[in-house]
Amino acid sequence: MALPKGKMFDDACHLLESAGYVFQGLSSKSRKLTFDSADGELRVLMIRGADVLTYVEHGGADLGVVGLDLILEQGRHVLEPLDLKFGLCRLVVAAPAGKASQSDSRPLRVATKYPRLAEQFFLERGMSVEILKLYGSLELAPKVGMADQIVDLVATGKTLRENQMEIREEILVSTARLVVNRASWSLKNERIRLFMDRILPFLSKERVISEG
Ligand SMILES: Nc1ncnc2c1ncn2[C@@H]1O[C@H](COP(=O)(O)OP(=O)(O)OP(=O)(O)O)[C@@H](O)[C@H]1O
Ligand SMILES: O=P(O)(O)OC[C@H]1O[C@H](OP(=O)(O)OP(=O)(O)O)[C@H](O)[C@@H]1O
Repeated sequence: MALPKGKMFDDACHLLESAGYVFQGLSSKSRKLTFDSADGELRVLMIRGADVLTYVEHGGADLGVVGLDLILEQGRHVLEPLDLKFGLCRLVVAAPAGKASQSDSRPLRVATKYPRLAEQFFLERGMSVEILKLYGSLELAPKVGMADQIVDLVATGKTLRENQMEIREEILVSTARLVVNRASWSLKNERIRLFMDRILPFLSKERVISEG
């Protein structure tokens, strides 16, 4: 199973441990990249969030944990049988607080980690935009005049508030999903179903923000 090292790591580990999988030394800080459960049923691979779908699509991992935001952005051929409920966040359009939309006719400049979803969102509204792909600290882009708006993830809203920005539109709501390699689903169906049966009772009833 490919596990993302970032914000959802602690919740994913907690779920596996609740379901009875025991891993010695499993931590996001570890430099070791594979961990086997004591019962020999599950091997965890520590992966950067953006790479999880590549591992699962290409069979490097049978299973993975990844946000719906990345599944939709990357458009990979994987199965997505379970909403894991943690990792709740929203992909939104945000702009400097109180700033009126620009009135000149040049295209809106939008900074984002999600170029496909952003472009699709504005295209559906018939708006022509110039997308600037960044890898982080998106809230800086409007401050330094590189962009008019951003398309970014919001969970608590703290980052937007602390950078004097406000939400203008919501594009999607995301939570962590269990993703499965298509061939593994057929070849290891019974084991994957057993795994899902083991974690199902421990999924939160409500969608929750991951604090990691
Ligand atoms: N507050 C949040 N901000 C960003 N992503 C969040 C948040 N809460 C949950 N998520 C989920 O976590 C995923 C990002 O996790 P991660 O921390 O691994 O990303 P990252 O900071 O972009 O990672 P990396 O260091 O690999 O670039 C998102 O795809 C989303 O589904
Ligand atoms: O609403 P909040 O709870 O404040 O969370 C949202 C922030 O978290 C993410 O950034 P991340 O921590 O991944 O850092 P980054 O800017 O390097 O992408 C996201 O891109 C927002 O900036």
